[in-house]
Amino acid sequence: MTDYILAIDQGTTSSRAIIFGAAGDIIGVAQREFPQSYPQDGWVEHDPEAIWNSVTDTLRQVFDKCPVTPAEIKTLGITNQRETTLVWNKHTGETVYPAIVWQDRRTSETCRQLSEDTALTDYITERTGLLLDPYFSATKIGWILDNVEGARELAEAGELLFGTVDTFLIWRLTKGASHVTDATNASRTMLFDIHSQQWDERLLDEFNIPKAMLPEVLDCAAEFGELDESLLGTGIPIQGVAGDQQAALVGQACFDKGMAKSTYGTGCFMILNTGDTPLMSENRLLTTVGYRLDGKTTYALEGSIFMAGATIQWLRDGLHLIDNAEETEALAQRSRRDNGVFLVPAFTGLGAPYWDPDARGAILGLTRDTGISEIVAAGLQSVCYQTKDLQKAMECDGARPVTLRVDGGMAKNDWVMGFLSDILGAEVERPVVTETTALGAAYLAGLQAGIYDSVNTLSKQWLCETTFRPRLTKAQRDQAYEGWQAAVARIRCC
Ligand SMILES: Nc1ncnc2c1ncn2[C@@H]1O[C@H](COP(=O)(O)OP(=O)(O)O)[C@@H](O)[C@H]1O
Ligand SMILES: O=P(O)(O)OC[C@H](O)CO
Repeated sequence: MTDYILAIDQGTTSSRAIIFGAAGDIIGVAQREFPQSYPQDGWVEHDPEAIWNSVTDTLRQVFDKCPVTPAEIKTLGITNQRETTLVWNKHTGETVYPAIVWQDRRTSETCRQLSEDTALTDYITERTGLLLDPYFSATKIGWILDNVEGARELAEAGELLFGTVDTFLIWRLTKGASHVTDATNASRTMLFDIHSQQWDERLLDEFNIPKAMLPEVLDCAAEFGELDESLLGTGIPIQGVAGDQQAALVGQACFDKGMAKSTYGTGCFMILNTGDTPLMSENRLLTTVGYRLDGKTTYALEGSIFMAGATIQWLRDGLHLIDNAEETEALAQRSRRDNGVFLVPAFTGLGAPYWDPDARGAILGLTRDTGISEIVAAGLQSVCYQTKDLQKAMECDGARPVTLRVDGGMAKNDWVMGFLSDILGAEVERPVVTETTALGAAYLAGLQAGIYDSVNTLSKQWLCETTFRPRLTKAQRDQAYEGWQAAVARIRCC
C-alpha cells in the first residue's frame, strides 16, 4: 500500500488540504479562502466557524479531486497561522469571541504600559525569546477575558479553553478528545519558557491567565489524537503539528545550522536554524522553537514582517490598481528603473526589526510621471527591502544565513525573487514544491508514522527549481537600500 499523507494548512487568508505521496509529491489540493474582518483601526478578526468550515470543506473536497480515498491516508499533519487566539467553552465547543488574528494590534496600549516595567520585558525576552508585543497570544487572551462578559469568571472556574488555531482544530477534529499543541505554536504565545519547554508560571500570573485554559505541549511529531470518523468516514491519526513558518522550515529541509527559509504569504517570515542552543538576538529578532523532535529542541532566529502578500491584496482590493496578484509581475517589468518610489506597508505598524506598532504606511517619492507600474513595483520591492532589514539584523547577531530558500504565494513571482536576490546580494533558491508549509506538516506526521526514518531522508527529497543570483553591483544595491531606510525613517514613531 502506498503511504499517503494528508496535510491541513490553515493560513491567514485561506485553508488548504493537500494529499502528498511519501516522496513529497502533491497528489491533490483543495483550497478555500475565507473572509477577513477589520472591525476597528488595527483590529483583525476571523470568524472561528468560517475557519472550521473552510477546513472541513477542503478536507472533503481534496478527495473529490484525486483517486485516493480517506482509508488510504496513513497519517495527518496540521500547520496553521500562528499566534491567532481562540477561546471556547469546553462543554459546548462554542467560541466566546471571534479569533483575534496575529496581525491585530488592539493590545498595543496594554503592551506599552507593561513595557514600562523593564524587569518584566527582560524576563519575557529571556524566557520566551520574544519581545513584548501585541502580535503574540498572551495579551490577546487577556483582552478576551477582560472584555467578553463573564469570560474571566468562566475561565477561572475551568470552563474555558485557549488555543492557537492548531489546538482549536485538533479539539474539534477529535470531537473534544484532545486539548494539545506543539512546541512551535506554544513558543509563540509569550507564555512558554523555550528553555525548560514548560508554560511559565510567572508569565501566566503577570498576564492573569488561568493555567487550566492552556493545552498540553507535545513534540512536533507525536500522537495528537485521532480524526473523528464522522468527518471522512474513517479515523486518521493526527501525528504532525507545527506553526506554519516552522513547518516551512521543515518542508524546506533546513535541518542544518545556518540554513534559512523565507515564506512570502500574507506576511513574510524569515527563519534561520541556529541549532540546539537558543541564540538571543540583540537586534530585535525573535528566538523561537524551530522544531522539537524526540524531546530535542532545535532553535531558530526569526524575523517577522506583517505585510508581504497583504500589500498586494491592498493594491488589488484597496486601490484597485490590479485585478489579480499575478499581473504584478508584468507591471513591475514595465516600471521605470530607479524611479525613487518607496512604499512602506506599515498598515498595522512595523514588525521586525523595528517593532513599531504605531507607525502607519506611506508611499514616498511620487513625481508627475509616477504611474501604476511604479507603485506596484514599489509594493513588491517593499517585501524585498524588509527581508534585507532582517538579513542585516541576523548578520549583526552573528548569524549569516548560508542558504536562503523561498516559498509562499509571492515566491512564484520571478520579478520579486530576482529583485530579492539583487537587494540581498545573495543567492535565493526556490524549490520544486512551493507548498512547503503543508509539506512540512506532512513530513512531521510521516516521521511519527514511520514513513521516514529520519530528517536526513527528508533532506534528500528537497529539489531546487530555480536559483536566483544577484545582478546589481554593491554600489547600486547600497543606493537602493539607503532609499528604503530613509523612507522607513520618515514614518517611524519609535
Ligand atoms: N504572482 C504573485 N505575485 C505577487 N504576490 C502574489 C502572487 N501570487 C500570490 N501572491 C500573494 O501571496 C499571498 C498568498 O500567498 P499564500 O502563501 O497563499 O498566503 P497565506 O498562506 O498567508 O494565506 C497573497 O497575499 C497574494 O497577494
Ligand atoms: O498565514 P501566513 O502564512 O501569512 O502566516 C502567518 C504567521 O504564522 C503569523 O505568525
